[in-house]
Amino acid sequence: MVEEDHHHQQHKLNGVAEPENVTREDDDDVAAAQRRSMGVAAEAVHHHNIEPLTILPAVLPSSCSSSSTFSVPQFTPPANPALKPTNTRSRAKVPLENGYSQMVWLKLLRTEPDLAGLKGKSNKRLIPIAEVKQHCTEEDAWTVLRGCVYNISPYIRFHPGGRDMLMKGAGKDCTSLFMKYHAWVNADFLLEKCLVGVLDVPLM
Ligand code: HEM
Repeated sequence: MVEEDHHHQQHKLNGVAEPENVTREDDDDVAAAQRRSMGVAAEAVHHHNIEPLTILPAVLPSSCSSSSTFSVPQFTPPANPALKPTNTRSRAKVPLENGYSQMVWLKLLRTEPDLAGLKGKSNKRLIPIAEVKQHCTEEDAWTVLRGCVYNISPYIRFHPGGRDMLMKGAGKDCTSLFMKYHAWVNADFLLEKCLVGVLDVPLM
């Protein structure tokens, strides 16, 4: 009987109308579990002085039952094949050699003091594109990305798109290629320690 009162109290707290004439016998499993959880909740309110509102979200309203249906909006693919989404990954990533994972690269960023090969020079130096062009071999590869000049040689074996792809940007400005393949990649962070300078753009 006391338990019944607790149920009643809890229903009131939830703002849910108490179901009439419900007996334990004709309850289905969900309703029974619900009643048990409400009993626990109501007990907690009474015996442990718990704020009723803190437990309300965990209690199902009595209108919930196993037969409740939720309508999930269905995605209808575009009928016109020319309108196919273009952001699906069509190229497989190139397998990297052992020991050249992104994790290892992240560790190198923290531990290698001179990935850029600056040998004490400033990385704020203005660098003309003519100088960038001279650095186009795997052992000595520079690229320009959004106005920053990076030494990408140390990153070549770590590049998930493979060395050949990265080398397409060597000795030149790779911004448009970079944006074409993966505009979302955070190169500022990944190549932070490879910065050799800033592209000198002559004023017209
Ligand atoms: C210059 C600095 C670059 C950095 C820091 C860089 C970094 C990355 C990273 C982190 C990924 C993995 C992307 C992912 O998992 O979603 C990737 C993949 C790839 N990159 Fe680069 N990348 C650079 C330049 C380039 C260039 C110049 C090209 C093309 C000429 C290129 C072509 C690709 C391709 C084809 C993939 C694999 C496929 C894909 O993820 O869509 N990347 N690159």
